[in-house]
Amino acid sequence: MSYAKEIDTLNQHIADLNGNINVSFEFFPPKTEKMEETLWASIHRLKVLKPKFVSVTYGANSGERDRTHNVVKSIKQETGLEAAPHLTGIDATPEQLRQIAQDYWDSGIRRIVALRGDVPANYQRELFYASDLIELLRDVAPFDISVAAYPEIHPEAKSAQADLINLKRKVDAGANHVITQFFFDVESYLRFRDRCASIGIDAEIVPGILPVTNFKQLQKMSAVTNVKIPSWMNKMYEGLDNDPTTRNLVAASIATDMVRVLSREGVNDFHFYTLNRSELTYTICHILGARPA
Ligand SMILES: NC(=O)C1=CN([C@@H]2O[C@H](COP(=O)(O)OP(=O)(O)OC[C@H]3O[C@@H](n4cnc5c(N)ncnc54)[C@H](O)[C@@H]3O)[C@@H](O)[C@H]2O)C=CC1
Ligand SMILES: Nc1nc(=O)c2c([nH]1)NC[C@@H]1CN(c3ccc(C(=O)N[C@@H](CCC(=O)O)C(=O)O)cc3)CN21
Repeated sequence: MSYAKEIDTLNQHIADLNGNINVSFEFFPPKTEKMEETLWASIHRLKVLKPKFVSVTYGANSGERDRTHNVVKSIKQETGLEAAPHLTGIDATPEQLRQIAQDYWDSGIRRIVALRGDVPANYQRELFYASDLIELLRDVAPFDISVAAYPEIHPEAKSAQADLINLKRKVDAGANHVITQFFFDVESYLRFRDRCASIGIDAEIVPGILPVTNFKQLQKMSAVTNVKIPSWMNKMYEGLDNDPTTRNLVAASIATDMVRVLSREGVNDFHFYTLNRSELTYTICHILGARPA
């Protein structure tokens, strides 16, 4: 097929889907008043796209956990959207985690993104893995549980196979929704999805899409997360360090190409790492056919 014909086919495929996709959006608790405004403007802008749920991240300390809870509560109250807190096994005892989970359940929260969490430097405690957390949550209440997966392998995993088995363990422990680490090499996602299917992971492997507006920060992130930045991407962001407008348009272009191909490969669910902004995510969802209800 010619490239021109391929592009036409990709776009027609999306048109034929008629907006029949599921999206979810990830936010983080704001640290300043200005960031708080940005967050809420984004939530209100994106809510009309009827996400299946939104999630709110959390860092490894109890102050942050309260912030996560407050944002989740406010989103539920102000928008009626399902809001899922991230919960990690870092810096809390199993007893504390049980209490937190019970409090979440009692306040009407039905979905949790269960993670081990990033391990802080000089962390002394024994690690409480995501699979341990899932077992604990299952014991508290019948939550819907989302977990993380790594198409390009988690940096601390002993091997690709060990990492895959860990994901299987998480699903077997009761996770029913899988979100991937962000990636830019679509082939690596597709291979990973095949490998998940081949070991009997039957949950949807939802791609995590990161529209890259801050390329410098991404370079740092990708070094610690083991995510490959294709060399063409370095070229794309060349000369844009002081040009946020063009960076935004480039970010939309890259992410749009990705979701077009993913859609053609049968992906109907997309999770967006919004970084509390709405513009890019809204545009990409629009191109995927999502429309205000
Ligand atoms: N916000 C999000 O959706 C995402 C967050 N992350 C972050 O990545 C970090 C890792 O969290 P998870 O993926 O939930 O961790 P996890 O517990 O599933 O795995 C963490 C690492 O430990 C290994 N591992 C798991 N169980 C083990 C065991 N029993 N013995 C030895 N090794 C074991 C895994 O292969 C992996 O390398 C978290 O900080 C999370 O916040 C990563 C991707 C997406
Ligand atoms: N290991 C790991 N830890 C995480 O917390 C994490 C993941 N992976 N993967 C999935 C999401 C993606 N996360 C991200 C991704 C990018 C930025 C980032 O570029 N932050 C910029 C701000 C950019 C902006 O505001 O536009 C920064 O300067 O921190 C932050 C968190 C958080 N999540």
